[in-house]
Amino acid sequence: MNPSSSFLAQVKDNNYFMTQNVMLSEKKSKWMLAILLILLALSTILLYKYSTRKFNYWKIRKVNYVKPIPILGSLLPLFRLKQTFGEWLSDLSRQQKDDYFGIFVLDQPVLVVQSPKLIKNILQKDFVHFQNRSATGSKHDPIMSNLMFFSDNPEWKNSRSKVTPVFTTGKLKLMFEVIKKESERMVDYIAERVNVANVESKEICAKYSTNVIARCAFSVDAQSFQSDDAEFRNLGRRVFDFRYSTAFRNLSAWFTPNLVHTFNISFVEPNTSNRLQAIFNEVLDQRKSSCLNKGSDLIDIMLEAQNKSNFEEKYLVAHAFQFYLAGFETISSTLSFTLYELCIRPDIQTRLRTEILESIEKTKTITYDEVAEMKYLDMCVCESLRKYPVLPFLDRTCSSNYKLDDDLIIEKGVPVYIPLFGLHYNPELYPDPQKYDPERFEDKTKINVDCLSYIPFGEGPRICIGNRFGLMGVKLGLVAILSKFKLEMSDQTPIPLQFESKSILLQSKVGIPLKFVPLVQ
Ligand code: HEM
Repeated sequence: MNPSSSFLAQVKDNNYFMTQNVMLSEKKSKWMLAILLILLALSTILLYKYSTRKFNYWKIRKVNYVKPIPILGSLLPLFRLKQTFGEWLSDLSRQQKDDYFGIFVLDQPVLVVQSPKLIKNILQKDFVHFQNRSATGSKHDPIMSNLMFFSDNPEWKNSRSKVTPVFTTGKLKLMFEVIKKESERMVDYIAERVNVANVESKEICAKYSTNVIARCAFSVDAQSFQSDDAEFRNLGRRVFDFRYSTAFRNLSAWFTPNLVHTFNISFVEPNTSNRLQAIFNEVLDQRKSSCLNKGSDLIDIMLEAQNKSNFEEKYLVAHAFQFYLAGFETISSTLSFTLYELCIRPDIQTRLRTEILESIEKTKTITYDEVAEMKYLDMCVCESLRKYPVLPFLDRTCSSNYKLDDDLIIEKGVPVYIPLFGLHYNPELYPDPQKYDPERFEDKTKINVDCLSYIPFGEGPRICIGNRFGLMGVKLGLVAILSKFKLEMSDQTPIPLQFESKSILLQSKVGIPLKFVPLVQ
C-alpha cells in the first residue's frame, strides 16, 4: 500500500472513532441533562409540597387569612422592600376587619391579633399561655441565648427577677445624674453646629444615647461627641445599620427561629459582639479589683446582685449586652422622632419649651423629680411613642392550647403577633392618627383600662424592663436641647417621613436633618 493511502485510512479511522466518541458523549450529556431536569423538577415539586403543606391551616379553622405563595408565605410584599414589617402588618389590620386573622411567615401559620380586648388577655390576663416570644437567639451563642429578650421560661423568669432591682427609683435617681452629664455634652456639641441647615439630628441623638448606655451599662466614656469614629458609636452603627446582612440576621431571629439554631445565625455580627464582650469583661475585671464607683452604675448593681445570689458571670455579660442592644437605638430613635415632630409643629415646641424653662427657673437646675412632674413633656413623649413605636409589633408563642374565643383555639406552638403600629394608627382609637397631638394623653387614666390600645413598651409580665430608664433618657435629652435651642426645618427635612424597610425597628430612611437655632443669639 502506498504510504499516502495508508495515512488516509488512518485519518479516516481516527475520524470514525472521534465521531463515535462525540456521538457517545453527546448522548451522555443529553442523559445527564435529562436526569438533571428530572431532579430539578422533583426537587421543585418537593419544595412546593413542603412549603405549602400547612397552607390550609387557617382555612380549616375558618379564620380569615392573607393568601400565601409557596416558599415566601404571605411575606411577598416585604421582599419588595417597599414597607417595614410594622407598616405591612398595619395595612393588613386595616384591610382585615376581624378581631384576628391568619398570615403565613414562610411556611409557618401565625395568628395576628388586633382586638385590644384580646390583646389584653394574651399579654396580661392569660399570660401563662404566652410566656415566650417566638423570636429567638442562637442556642449555640452564649450571649444571644442568654439575652432576656430572647429567653424562654424558666430562664427568662430567673433573669427578669435578677435584673428588676437595677431599675428601682433609687437606682434610676443615681443614673439620672450620669445621663444629665451626657445631655450637657450633647448641648455643647450642638452649640458648635447652630444656624447650619440640615444638621443630622438622628446622629446626634445616637451619639448621646451611645454615651448614656456606655456609661450606665459599661462604665465607659464612649467619647462619641469627641470623634465621629468613636469605637462604641461604630459598634452601634454596625448593629443597626441598613445592610442586607444585618437585615438577614435581625429578621431571621423572628421569622426563621429554627434556622437561627441550625446555622448559628447571630443577631449581632460576631466581630461586633466579640468586641463588646471584650470591653465589658475588661471593665468587669477592673471593677472587681478596685473600690471605685460603688453602687452608681449597672455593673456595680449587678455585681451586688451576684454577691447576694448565685449569678453566673455569663449572665452579667449578657445583661450588659442586653442593655446596650435594647437601650441605645430605642432612646435615640424616640428622641429624634420627637425632635422631628417638634420642628414641624412650632406651636407644640413653644408650649413644651415654656414648661421646661419655667421648671428650670424655679430651682435653677434640673432634678429627677422635676422632670417627672413635667406634664406636657410626658404628653409629647407619649404621643411620639404612639406615632413611632420603635418596636412596631410584639410577638409571643402559645405554650399550651388556648381558647381565644368561642370560635378559635390557638394551638400550642403557634406564634401570635400583635400589630402595635396598626393599633396606634387605628382611627377608631386615635382619630386623625397621622396628626401629632399630645392632647391625646392629657388624661392618662383613660388609657388601657378594659383593653390594651397603647403599648409602646409592650405589656404584662414581659413589658419592657427598661421603660422608665428609656423615658428618662429621652426626656432629659429633650429638656437639655429645648432649653437651649429652637428647632427649625431645613430643606432636606423629610415630609412625610419614610421608614427604612430593611430595619425591623422603626428608623427614618434618610435620618432627620434639621436646624438648631440658639435661643440666645
Ligand atoms: C424608648 C425606649 C424603649 C422602647 C420604646 C422599648 C420598647 C420595648 C418593647 C416594645 C419591648 C417588648 C415588650 C413586650 O414584648 O411586651 C421591650 C422589651 C425589652 N426592653 Fe425595651 N424599650 C425601650 C428602652 C429600653 C431600655 C433603655 C432597656 C434596657 C435598659 C430595654 C430593655 C428591654 C428588655 C430587656 C426587654 C425584654 C423584656 C422581657 O422579655 O422580659 N428597653 N422594649
